[in-house]
Formats: sequence, structure tokens, C-alpha cells
Amino acid sequence: MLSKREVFDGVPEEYLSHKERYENAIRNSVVAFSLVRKMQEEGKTSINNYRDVVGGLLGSSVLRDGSPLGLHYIMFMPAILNQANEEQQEKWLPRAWNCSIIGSYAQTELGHGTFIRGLETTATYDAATKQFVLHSPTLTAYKWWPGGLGQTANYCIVVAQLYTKGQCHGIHSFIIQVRDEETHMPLPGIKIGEIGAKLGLNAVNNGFLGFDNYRIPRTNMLMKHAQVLEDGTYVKSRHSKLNYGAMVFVRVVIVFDMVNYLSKAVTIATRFSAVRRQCQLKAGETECQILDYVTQQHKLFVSIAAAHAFRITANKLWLTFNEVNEQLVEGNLQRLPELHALACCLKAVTTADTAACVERCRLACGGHGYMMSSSLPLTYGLVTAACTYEGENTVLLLQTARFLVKTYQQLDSKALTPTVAYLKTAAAERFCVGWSNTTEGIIRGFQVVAMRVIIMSTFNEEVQEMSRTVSPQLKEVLHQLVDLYCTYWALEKLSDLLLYTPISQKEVESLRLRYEETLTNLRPNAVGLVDAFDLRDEMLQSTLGSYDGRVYERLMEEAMKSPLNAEPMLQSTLGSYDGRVYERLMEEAMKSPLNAEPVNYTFHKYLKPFMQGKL
Ligand SMILES: CC/C=C\C/C=C\C/C=C\C/C=C\C=C\C(=O)SCCNC(=O)CCNC(=O)[C@H](O)C(C)(C)COP(=O)(O)OP(=O)(O)OC[C@H]1O[C@@H](n2cnc3c(N)ncnc32)[C@H](O)[C@@H]1OP(=O)(O)O
Ligand SMILES: Cc1cc2nc3c(=O)[nH]c(=O)nc-3n(C[C@H](O)[C@H](O)[C@H](O)COP(=O)(O)OP(=O)(O)OC[C@H]3O[C@@H](n4cnc5c(N)ncnc54)[C@H](O)[C@@H]3O)c2cc1C
Repeated sequence: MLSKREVFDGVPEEYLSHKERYENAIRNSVVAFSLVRKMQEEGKTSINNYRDVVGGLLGSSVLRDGSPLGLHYIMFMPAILNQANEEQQEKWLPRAWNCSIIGSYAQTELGHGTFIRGLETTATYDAATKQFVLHSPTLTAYKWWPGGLGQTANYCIVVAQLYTKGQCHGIHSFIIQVRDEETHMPLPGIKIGEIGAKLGLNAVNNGFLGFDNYRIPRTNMLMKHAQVLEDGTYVKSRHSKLNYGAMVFVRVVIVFDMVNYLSKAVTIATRFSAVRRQCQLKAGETECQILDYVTQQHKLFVSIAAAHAFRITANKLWLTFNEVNEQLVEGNLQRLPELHALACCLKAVTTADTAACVERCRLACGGHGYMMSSSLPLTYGLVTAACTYEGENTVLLLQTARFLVKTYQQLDSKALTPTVAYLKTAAAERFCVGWSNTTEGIIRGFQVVAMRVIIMSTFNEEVQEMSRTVSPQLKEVLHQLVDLYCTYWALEKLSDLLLYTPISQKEVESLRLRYEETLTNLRPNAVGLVDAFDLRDEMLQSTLGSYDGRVYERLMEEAMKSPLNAEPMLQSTLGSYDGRVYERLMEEAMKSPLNAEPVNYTFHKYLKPFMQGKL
């Protein structure tokens, strides 16, 4: 067995180079997941409960900034369980389970993450050879983000637009080998590398992946829900969204993740607040623990309560997930929309609240909270990513809103599912006649708020269709900015206005409408307004914010600067701006200290022995 000291002699990760951090991540991961394999051999974990074990490891201090093997467990295996038919599960699951293959999950592309029906990667069926031809028609079609794909995984689940007999049938999942199992070299027709440094999760080895007419057997299409027969006939799924199942599972798991991260952050901040003494409550007294300040308690205690609330919620959501999936197996799809809406809502709410609470815990520790050694900045980097991956929070909340508005519109015609049954009673005028300062009273109050907001949303939908007029004169635009700023903060501080001013409910409702109209009015001038700051690209130093809008080319150019991408060389143009792609790649490769190695040496030193069960 490897010992930690063998690699970097206890040097904290912050002081390692990019390549050393990758080696450290690989080494720690194969050691950690060899334990999982040992537990498998001893029957202490199985394909049905590995998530607790793996979840604990992935959130542990051993893999503190993520793992290049994380996606293998987080999405590659769940996707096979969720999307592959029995024959395919028999073929792939044992190899995935004992890590003789390492997988990732490649759905997001440079050009699309949220709108998955707009993904550009194509999988075109060739009946003559009984194969699918995978192709990336544009730079924006390159898969971008899949964890572990940069230098680690040799297989991945790829989500692509399925074409057969000249017709597109939308996105489907395929299991695809991307690297040679012996040499780890990218296979011909595969363009692959890592995307570069990120705000956090820098041990995850996120990658990019492009296909150049790459052929796979027909049987590599995951065919549990939809199929393509040998002659190219398409057999559609019972429900078009069953293909989205892996995302629902991960959103549910993320809620558990947030419990772990929030518990850690508030433990650090509360213990520190008991140790830290600062200032005197009364002159001449000894300095008091900062935990004695009400302001400090205001910052921290709600996080303790939230950690418990999220744990209870996560367990309830897990039960619902299992209930609904058992019904799906029996062909009953009735509660699928509710599960989707619930998973969207709870993933978005718990990640956003956890990110806010972790940042508040950091601030509550003063300067020492800003130290990497406090682990609070690292934890913030981990949780804030969760607001984006597995469905960007705004988009997921819109999915929940869509479900709630539809539920409201069918209030009288359809039986309500358990989680929204309260809408029936909350609609009744008599439901909340007075306010009681009890837990039940507050919950009833929020149920009324939910009901009224849904009614407002339904009403707004109608109103929004009536008036959209804009006349962009500078004076008018500046007035709009003043208007926006005032209405934004009035709505943000509504509780104070309701407490201290005679603002009425009707006025609040029209304030909300006015706010949304102002957003709409400003939209056509939004880019012009930031151009007016006249910030040159050299000052912005951002791949996303450059004046020319060439976001994707710049992202790829920056990715190519990573030293890890020098091995092996990329075989194709990546749409670089000046067209000098090969000269630039060679220049970059010559800067890499390891460019003599066609494969990162960690494959032979750690990965291959691990995959062959020799560690
Ligand atoms: C073991 C693990 C331990 C620890 C680690 C844990 C966590 C770490 C996890 C992750 C980090 C690492 C990896 C990250 C991976 C990724 O990020 S993978 C990529 C994730 N990407 C997304 O989530 C994309 C988000 N976008 C979407 O999901 C969809 O585009 C959409 C926004 C839902 C819209 O879809 P679409 O356009 O097809 O649908 P609409 O036209 O809007 O119609 C909506 C109707 O469809 C129904 N619907 C939508 N989605 C689903 C679903 N998933 N299931 C069921 N039903 C669905 C919806 O209910 C509407 O129905 P209707 O109203 O009746 O029409
Ligand atoms: C750390 C990390 C790990 C990841 N790992 C993986 C992985 O392993 N595999 C994988 O496939 N992907 C992965 N992703 C990608 C992730 O799934 C996407 O980033 C995410 O789905 C958001 O898509 P996007 O980046 O295209 O953002 P966009 O969708 O472009 O969002 C940008 C902005 O547009 C807004 N917006 C977009 N659509 C709408 C709409 N309809 N209505 C209103 N506003 C909208 C959003 O709210 C947001 O403010 C990862 C991402 C991160 C950060």
C-alpha cells in the first residue's frame, strides 16, 4: 500500500504545482478507492449502497478538493444503472464496479449546458456497419467540463443528438471508450484534454472532448428506455424525460452533500468563535468570547439549524426518490414530474443557502477565515460550484415554478401529489385568517405566500403578453437604471417597508410588476451600458468578458495553456483565432516539463496498477 509521505512529504496542496496537484489527487484517489474495493470484496458495500461510502470519501479530507475518479461513481455508474438495459449492465457494471475501467459523464458542451435539447454532438446510425458515428460539427459542440476526462478516464457516457434514417430523435446516452486501456493514449478520432484551473475542485481534472467521425457499435447506445434496431428503426421511450434520470439522482445526492459541507463549515466557525476572545463587554473585564456577541450568534446559529433541516429534508427526498423509481419500474410515471420539481427545488435551495452560510461562516472568523488553512475558502469553492453543476440553480427553480403553476391551473381538476397537497387548503380564504408566532403559524404563512406567488406568477404570465415597448434614449436609460435600483432594494427590504411604512399589498404587487418591466426595458441596452465602463480586455483579463465576444475560442486557447494538455498532443485544429494552431500547440508543448511523455506518468505508476487490482 502507498503511504502519503511517498509523494510530497506532507507539503500542503496549496504549495504544489498544477501537475503535482494532479499526481497527488490521483495517488490519494487510488488509495482511497482501493479501500472501497476491499469493502466490496468483504461484502461491506454493494452496487446498491456504494453512494454512502463513496459520498463520505468524496467529501472527506483525503479528497478535499474533489477527485479525478469522482465522476466515475457520481454519474458514470448511476447512468449505466439508470439508462442501460440488463444485457448492457451485465457487460459494463462489473468492470465499472471494480474500476478496471474509469468513466466520466459528458453532457455539457462549450456552447450548451442548460439547454440540453440544443446539444450539438451528433450520433448518426450507419445500418450498413451497425455502428453510430459520433461527431463534433463545431467548436461549441466540444464536450466541456466532464470530471476526470482531462487525463484520467478511459470511458465516458456521452449525451448526443441521435440520428437514424435521416431523422433526429433528440438526445440519448452512449457509452464510449476514449482512451486505449493499455497505453491510455487517446483513440484515433478523439480530441481530449483538461480545461484548466478553476475557482475550486481543482483535483477533479475536468476535461474537453471532441469527436472526428468516431465509430462505436450500435450496442453502445444505452437502450433501457429507447432503442435503435439493427436496421436503424428507432423505438421511442415511454417518457421522453426518462433519459434525464441520472441528473435527478445526482440532484438528490447533492442535497446530502450540502449537509456535510455546511456541518463542517459551521463546526469550524462555531468552535473558533468559542476560542476567539475580542474586545470587552464592560471596561476592565477580560475580553469575551466572540460567540457571546448576538451579532455573531445571528451569523452562525441559523447554519446549525439549516444543517439539521437539510439532513431531514435529504432523507425525506431520498425516500421519495426510491418510491417514485419503484413506481417507474412498474410503469407508473404519475409522480415523475413531482420528483423532478422537488429535486430541482431542493438542489437549488440547499446549494444556494449552503454557499451563503459557508461564506457567512468565513466572514464570522475574521482574517483567519480567509486563510486556506482554515478550510473555509476551499469549502466555499466546493459548495458554490454546486449552484451551477447538475443544473444551474435559476434554471432548476424555473422548472419547479413551471410545475407549481401547472399544479395551480389543475387545482380543481386533478388530485394533488403529496408535496403540493397544501395548495388546496392554502387557496381557501379562511386558511390564514390571523398570524400566530408559532412554527405552525410561520409554516402556514409561507404556504399562503407560496400560493399567492403562484397566483401572481400565473397572472404575470398573462400581463407580460400585453405590453413590451422600449425607446432607448440615454436620458431615459439612466432613468431606468435609477428606477431599477430603487425598486430592487424596495423589494429586497420589503419586510422593513411593511413594518415602518403604510405600503399596501396592492402597491407591493405593482412594485413587482414595475421591477420586471424595468428589467425588460433595460435588456436591449445591457451590453452597451457595460461597454460604457470602457474597461479594456487587458484590464478585464477574462475569457468570458472580452470585448470581441469570442468566449469559446478564448476558453479553448486558455485550456491549451495547461501543462497537462501537452501530453499527448492534440491532433486537430481547435479554431484558434490566428489559425496558427499547430505552431502554437508545439510552442506550448515545448514549455511542458513532461512533454517527452506521451501519457502522464501517473497512469503507469498509480492508475494502471489500481485498475488491474494490483494496489
Ligand atoms: C456518489 C456521489 C457522492 C457525492 C458527490 C455528489 C455530488 C457531486 C455532483 C456533481 C458534480 C460533478 C459533476 C457534475 C455533472 C453535471 O453537471 S452533468 C450536467 C448537468 N446538466 C444539467 O443538469 C442540465 C440542466 N438542464 C436540464 O435539465 C433541462 O434542459 C431542463 C432545464 C430541465 C429543460 O429540459 P427540456 O428543455 O427538455 O424540457 P422543457 O421543454 O423545459 O419541458 C419541461 C418538461 O420536462 C419535464 N422534465 C424536465 N426535466 C425532467 C427530468 N429530469 N425528469 C423528469 N421530467 C423532466 C418537466 O417536468 C416538464 O414537464 P411538463 O411541464 O409536463 O411539460
Ligand atoms: C465544477 C463543475 C463541474 C461540472 N461537471 C460536469 C460534468 O462532469 N459533466 C457535465 O456534463 N457537465 C458538468 N458541468 C457543467 C454544468 O452542468 C453546467 O455548467 C451547468 O449545467 C450550467 O450550464 P452552463 O454552464 O452552460 O450555463 P448557462 O446555462 O449558459 O447559464 C448561464 C446563465 O444563463 C442563465 N440561463 C440559462 N438558461 C436560462 C433560461 N432558460 N432561463 C433563464 N436563465 C437562463 C443561467 O441562469 C445563468 O445565469 C460542471 C460544471 C461545474 C461548474
